[in-house]
Amino acid sequence: MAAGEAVVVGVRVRPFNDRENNLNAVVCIDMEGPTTRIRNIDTGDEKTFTFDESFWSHDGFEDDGTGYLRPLPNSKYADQRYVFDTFGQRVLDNAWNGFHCCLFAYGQTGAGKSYSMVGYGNNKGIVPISCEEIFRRIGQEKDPQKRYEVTVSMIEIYNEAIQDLLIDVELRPKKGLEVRESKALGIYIDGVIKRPVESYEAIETTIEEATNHRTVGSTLMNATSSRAHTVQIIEFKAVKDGSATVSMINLVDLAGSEKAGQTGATGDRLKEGSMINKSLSALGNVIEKLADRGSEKKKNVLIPYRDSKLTRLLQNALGGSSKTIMICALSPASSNHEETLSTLRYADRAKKIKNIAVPNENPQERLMRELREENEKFKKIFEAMQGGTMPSADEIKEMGLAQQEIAAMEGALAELNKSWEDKVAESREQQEAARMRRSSVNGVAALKKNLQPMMVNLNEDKTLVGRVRFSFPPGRTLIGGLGDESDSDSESGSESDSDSSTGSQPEGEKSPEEMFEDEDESPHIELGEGVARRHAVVFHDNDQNLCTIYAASEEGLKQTFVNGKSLRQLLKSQGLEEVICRQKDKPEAAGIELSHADTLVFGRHFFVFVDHMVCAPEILIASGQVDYAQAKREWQMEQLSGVHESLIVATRGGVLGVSHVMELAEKDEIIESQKAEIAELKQQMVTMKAELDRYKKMAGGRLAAGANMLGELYADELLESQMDEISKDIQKTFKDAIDQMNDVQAIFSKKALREGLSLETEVLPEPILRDPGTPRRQVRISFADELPS
Ligand SMILES: Nc1ncnc2c1ncn2[C@@H]1O[C@H](COP(=O)(O)OP(=O)(O)OP(=O)(O)O)[C@@H](O)[C@H]1O
Repeated sequence: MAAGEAVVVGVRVRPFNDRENNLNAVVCIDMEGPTTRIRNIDTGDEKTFTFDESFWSHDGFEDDGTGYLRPLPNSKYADQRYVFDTFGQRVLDNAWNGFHCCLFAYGQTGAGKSYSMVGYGNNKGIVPISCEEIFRRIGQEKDPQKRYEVTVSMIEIYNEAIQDLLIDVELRPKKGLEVRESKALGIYIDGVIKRPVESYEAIETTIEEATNHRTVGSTLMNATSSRAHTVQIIEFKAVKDGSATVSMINLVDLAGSEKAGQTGATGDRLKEGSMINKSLSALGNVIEKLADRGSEKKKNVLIPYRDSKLTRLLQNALGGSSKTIMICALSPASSNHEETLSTLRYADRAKKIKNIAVPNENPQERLMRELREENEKFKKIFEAMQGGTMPSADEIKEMGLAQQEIAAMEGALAELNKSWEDKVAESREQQEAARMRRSSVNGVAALKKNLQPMMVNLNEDKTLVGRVRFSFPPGRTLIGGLGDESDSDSESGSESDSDSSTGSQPEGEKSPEEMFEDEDESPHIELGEGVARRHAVVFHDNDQNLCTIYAASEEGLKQTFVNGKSLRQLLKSQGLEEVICRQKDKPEAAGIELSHADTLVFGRHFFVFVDHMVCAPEILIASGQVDYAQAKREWQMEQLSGVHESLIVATRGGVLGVSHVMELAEKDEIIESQKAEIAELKQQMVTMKAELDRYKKMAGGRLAAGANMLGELYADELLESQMDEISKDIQKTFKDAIDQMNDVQAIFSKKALREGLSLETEVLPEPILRDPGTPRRQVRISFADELPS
């Protein structure tokens, strides 16, 4: 039996980004030859890993005048060309030798996966350089008898659905494509388009088309690169004297890993993967098990490929006959130490995987042979039946499977038997038909849509601004997302708890929420994650040419923002009652009128409202009147002032509830911009814990049993003064308090909070601060267990 060949693993560290530069970030990665070292600047701990390649792309480079980043003399900077020459060429060599190959990029969001795979501007990544190189090599073929046929497929896995990016969004099967397995064909995507390409330009156009489909897909609209996995499949066939070898090159740009909750972890931690990052968690699990199998510890361990579409698709690349390369993108900043260490561990496990790669034989011959074998089986069973022997249950099952297998093989054979010219002509026809359909069907619809008010998306990437448009036809448009009913139930649940004193709802009678649900209305605009199933409603009064926005749930009241202010705040400031819009026809709830160029945020999805009577979206975007950064800043400021307000309310009442603190902890956006300080604060907390452990020892029996009290963070004494005297100093105090909250969140993370951290505040009976009459706020932090690592 052939010896296994290990997955080739390389890691690459990027330069600091602007934010890290502004925060004077500290490098925690060092590379020397194939060795990568990571240092925890808080504890001084160092860990060393060895990979096939360690690409240092952090510093030692300059712009060559065209935007291309090249190494300075004598620097170890690995530029795009170097990375391609090291890994990309290897992939192509393997494909030329008839092997299936896979190259995938893994890493935390923003760590540089897309930079390595696709690249930016003149710094082209492995994918485009490989495409160029394929046709360069074909052009250099000396053997006149040898022909090459190249097809390209582009898919995206988002929310556990495989979408063909070469099919128009409107024409895609709703649930996406299926991954199937056949003995003869191996793992394949049923019905995926294989576009024949005859030049680099043709591949480039195809990729562009796929990218456009990706960004305008309504359900995918908010699938930023970090949320979806993109796979480009290049089928490469070399034909000579009627015989052929086929190699599949899979180039995979995985979703960002940090949201997967430590995907490098195993067991219970892996279960935390949400719907969106489920596949990343599954990938971690598969790698873990394959690594175990590779090290012979658990040779017969079952590999859970079927846990996700991604692992099913990569089954051959990970545990089969493919030559596989993995490139892990690393952030250099110490503030990302934890995620980077997790990526390194992931990479370390991946390199233990061993595949047995065998060159692919002529697919036609193999298919014919397999077909003959299947037919033989059938024949035997028939002969037995003619002789009076009834087939067993197993044989009947086998016959069913064989029938399926034969059908798949016949389809594949028919495809293989088509001449290349026929395939090219067929593909052209399909593209032309799609183009016609688009222009005829969508043309009228698009025209109609453009004659209505709409909202268009805002995005950090300027080229994506305005790519997604949702128009508001006359009447009611319900905006919703992936959030389930619990998004709105959680609030109503707590309301009905507090209502219980006034008499709970009689059984059989429906709450207003339930009545609304009974309408069983799916959102007209689906936005995805972070948006309640029923979030907001826009009512377009055609006669008045007026659009008004209403909250469609409690969540919608809090998480729908117009020009940075939540609907709740806006209603309050206009003296309107907070009412949720439940009626299907004419809303009776209080709403906010929309004006041209208003920014709208649903959860974290940013849009700008366009009044078609004022101007077209293109003109508004080009005018520079709205920009994402500005909208995001406004929204962030509002989030911050929301925190201030919570603290004011909390401090007035003397009590800061757990739900408040949990809510604060959810404010990832704010936390994101404070990661550097958090690292420092984390260190302080460790010191505090040591202090308090000492204190606990001293206090001994005086502490209540089991109360593992960690600390008491006293609000500044200025917090005790009257709130109407809010001065600069108090603002500072609030900022400190916010920092503390963020600190708490960052250190213990959502996971730690769920695992046992509870936060509570209480009013001390014995005031210690200057004014003995004023109660003080005390925050007590207790742990079920230890400090999470
Ligand atoms: N080797 C590098 N040299 C220079 N800049 C880099 C390098 N790697 C990444 N960058 C820059 O870092 C930023 C983030 O990189 P990139 O978009 O590739 O991250 P990502 O891991 O693909 O993120 P996501 O998961 O969100 O898709 C980009 O602005 C990119 O230009």
